[in-house]
Amino acid sequence: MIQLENVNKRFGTSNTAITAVDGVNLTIEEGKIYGIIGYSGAGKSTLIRLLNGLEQPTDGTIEVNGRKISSIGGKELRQARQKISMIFQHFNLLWSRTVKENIIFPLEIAGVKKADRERKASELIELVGLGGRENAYPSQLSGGQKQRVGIARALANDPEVLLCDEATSALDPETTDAILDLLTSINERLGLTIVLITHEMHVIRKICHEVAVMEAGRVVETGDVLQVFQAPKKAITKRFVSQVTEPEDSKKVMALMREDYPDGILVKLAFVGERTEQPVLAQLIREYPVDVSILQGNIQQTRGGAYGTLILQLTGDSEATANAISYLHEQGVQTEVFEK
Ligand SMILES: Nc1ncnc2c1ncn2[C@@H]1O[C@H](COP(=O)(O)OP(=O)(O)OP(=O)(O)O)[C@@H](O)[C@H]1O
Repeated sequence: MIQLENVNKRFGTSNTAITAVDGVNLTIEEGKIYGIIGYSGAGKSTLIRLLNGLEQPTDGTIEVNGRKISSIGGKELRQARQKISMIFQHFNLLWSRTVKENIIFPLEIAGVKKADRERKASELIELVGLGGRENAYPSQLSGGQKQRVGIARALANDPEVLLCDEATSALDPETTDAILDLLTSINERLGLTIVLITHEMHVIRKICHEVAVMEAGRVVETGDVLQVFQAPKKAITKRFVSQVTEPEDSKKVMALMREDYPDGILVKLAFVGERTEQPVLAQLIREYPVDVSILQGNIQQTRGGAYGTLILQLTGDSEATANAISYLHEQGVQTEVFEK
């Protein structure tokens, strides 16, 4: 478990001081993928550097798996840091070393025997999907492959915690998704805790269990990713959620749709969590003598299930459509009806 209590980090002195991290309290359970999102300057990088002891807090305590990172130093801190690895936006690879030599590097530093280093590096190369590229140099690799080397290198000393500093920000969307899938499978297979910082809600939505939102050094909102998507509280969180949902003014949209689809009734369904839209819709179409057209849909998958909205046009006689709507209510689907 990672625990931060009343953590402050100030840079500079007296009147020119900048408070990069301001009164942060956070608990991150073991085995979770925990995302910290914020705009540039919010304090994310400083916070993540506090977690591996690269920075010391001005006040407060930081504990990582029972070790007080905020108050140890020297050899003790070096040992603790071997269990807290990090990957970076620009990969930070050694350019004059091959893929395999990059991965072996932290094992050499840790004093691991040659045969064990070789074996471990081969395992990691397979794990991150770089089989056949072990003798390539970083300059011969794509961005996604470079990050795979970064991940393999970070896993070399069997860390308990993996910190990801904007690890996909330099990658195109497809490569981003492949790296996020790799991080998810590593989290599941090795059970290690992953803490990532990002400014992209897509990253949070795709792989995180929980999220903390940072603004001006403070953590302003935390929670289960699905809950935060469902009911963001702070204005900044709403802005982040809208990065992936782009909610439109519902009344306006429905009025425009009414003009295009004057028949029947229009229904807006909101899905949250485990119940996915397919079984509910399939049942609706099977059981009720109404015609169902999907006019607009925006369903997103989070780790906790599907959420989003669907706008349907139901046409049929009035009793059948009323029964269909009652069925949707019974299924616990939030339903908004727009009659003529
Ligand atoms: N070593 C430092 N000395 C002085 N000020 C610093 C230092 N490191 C960070 N800051 C300041 O602290 C604030 C938070 O910076 P930080 O880099 O942690 O934010 P961030 O959310 O990671 O933003 P970005 O994504 O742009 O790096 C900023 O105002 C920054 O200028």
